[in-house]
Amino acid sequence: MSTDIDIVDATLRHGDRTVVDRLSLSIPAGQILVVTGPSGCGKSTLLRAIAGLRPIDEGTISVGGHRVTGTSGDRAMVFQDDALHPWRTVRRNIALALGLRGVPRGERRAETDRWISEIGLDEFADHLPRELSGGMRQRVQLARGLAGAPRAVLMDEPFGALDAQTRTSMQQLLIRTLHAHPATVVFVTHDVDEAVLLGDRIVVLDHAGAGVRRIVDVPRPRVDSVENRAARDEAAAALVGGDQIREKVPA
Ligand SMILES: Nc1ncnc2c1ncn2[C@@H]1O[C@H](COP(=O)(O)OP(=O)(O)OP(=O)(O)O)[C@@H](O)[C@H]1O
Repeated sequence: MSTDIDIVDATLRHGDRTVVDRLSLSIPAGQILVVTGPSGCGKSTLLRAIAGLRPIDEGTISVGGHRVTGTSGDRAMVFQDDALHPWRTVRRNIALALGLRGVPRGERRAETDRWISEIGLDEFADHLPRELSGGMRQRVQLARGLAGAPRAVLMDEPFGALDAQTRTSMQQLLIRTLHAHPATVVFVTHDVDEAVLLGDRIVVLDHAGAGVRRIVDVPRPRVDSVENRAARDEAAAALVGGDQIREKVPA
């Protein structure tokens, strides 16, 4: 089950530097919201605030009507860097998420195996993370994040380190997996094509402290339609425009 996320006048600072300034956004349950923008604009900071991994200096962030004050099992975070337990096998990494969710021990094995099949790693179930490729490890991370049945999944450039082909197959896997296990998603990426492929809505942030540059709604279904191409061009123009503006601003 997914949940709505409400960001109201949220201000996030690092020391006395304001990175996100009175941001308001409503993310309806089940939406995939992509956040993009120039490097250092505050995408990760915002994601970490939604996850409850850092404080919200002013304003509020609520998930399912409950104010975020810390981390919670209803919000999973998936990072670009490998956050798997290196000493646990694929099976035990995923089983841990199920255990934390309270799935009884007797049911855990079968459910873990279902997830392993879903991500296509049956033959690697008893391997350690270091014995897998980067793409395989990311598949395990995705399964581990979603196996906890979170109502929201917060993804920080999860496919950023993968080669183009692996990245495409991970994007398709994410779409399929979310279809079977719906969740509200906030997905950070620098890649405009990825943003348009995955996002129902794309928020383009301006440089740090400058707010939202543009919001682009992406028409569905997820096919390469004229409308989707127009949305991609609009998002790309907003991004490229931002860099040009930044270059003109004296340091
Ligand atoms: N722990 C920290 N302490 C101090 N400043 C920080 C810290 N983390 C981030 N910042 C600063 O806050 C700003 C936003 O950082 P953040 O990582 O949120 O940006 P980002 O948009 O995710 O960047 P990128 O696309 O490069 O990953 C940056 O200027 C960064 O230097």
